[in-house]
Amino acid sequence: MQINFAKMSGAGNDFIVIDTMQQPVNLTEPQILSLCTRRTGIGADGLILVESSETLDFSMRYYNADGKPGSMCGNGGRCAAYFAYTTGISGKTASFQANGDHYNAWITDIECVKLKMTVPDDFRSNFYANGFSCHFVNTGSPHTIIYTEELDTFNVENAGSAIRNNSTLFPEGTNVNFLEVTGPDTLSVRTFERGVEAETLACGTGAVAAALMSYKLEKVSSTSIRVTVRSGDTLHVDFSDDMKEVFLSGPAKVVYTGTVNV
Ligand SMILES: N[C@@H](CCC[C@H](N)C(=O)O)C(=O)O
Repeated sequence: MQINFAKMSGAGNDFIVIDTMQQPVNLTEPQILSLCTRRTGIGADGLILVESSETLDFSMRYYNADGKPGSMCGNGGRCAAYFAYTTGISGKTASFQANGDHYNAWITDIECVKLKMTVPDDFRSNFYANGFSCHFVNTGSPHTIIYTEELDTFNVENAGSAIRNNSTLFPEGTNVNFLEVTGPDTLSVRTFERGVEAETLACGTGAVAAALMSYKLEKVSSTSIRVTVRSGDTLHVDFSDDMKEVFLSGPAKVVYTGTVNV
């Protein structure tokens, strides 16, 4: 089977995006894993199917790099909206469905997308996991938060993998974010992603979790936070004081388009 795809990057979180409205696609878990594997496949943190929707512009189905269905991907949602805009599926404003939720996105500039997130839930603060003081929030995906003062040299792979696989505390697993507070409205974040099982260069729902938790814990004092991610890009998280309105903005681009044999 030949599949047309776009390789996209959302602040360094990279995705294979496939329009299933143009071509019928039925990929198995091993096929998605193989496509997402670096060096031997296209290589990506996840794969996104842009599917038809009866009521909205499109529906987004997200798979992690391990080939398994993922929870909400903030950068993936921003990339899907930019893909839909560049292919004419939607205009500068897009509405789509993902994981049973309704999302709105706006193309705010060339290769810049703002996404309205769902209302966060399941806030948990101050518990210990694998020797680390942790916090947790679900922003569409489950996120553990750990503060450090030495983010650049921190061993994200070791600590991230241990906490991600702590099945006593996280039966469904968790993404793990390591944060350094760099100012009253700025954070630096590195994320170990569930389903990639490695550090990625950015995580959208992770950046949102980092900003909201840091505001709740009074580690930042603004409701407009700039989050520097591992790629060096900046994600913006803006939210209302009650956290019922939450927006994630940042870069999203098509790196190349191609055809792959599966
Ligand atoms: N990179 C994503 C999060 C993707 C989902 C996640 N890995 C999971 O299923 O836990 C983002 O930008 O939010």
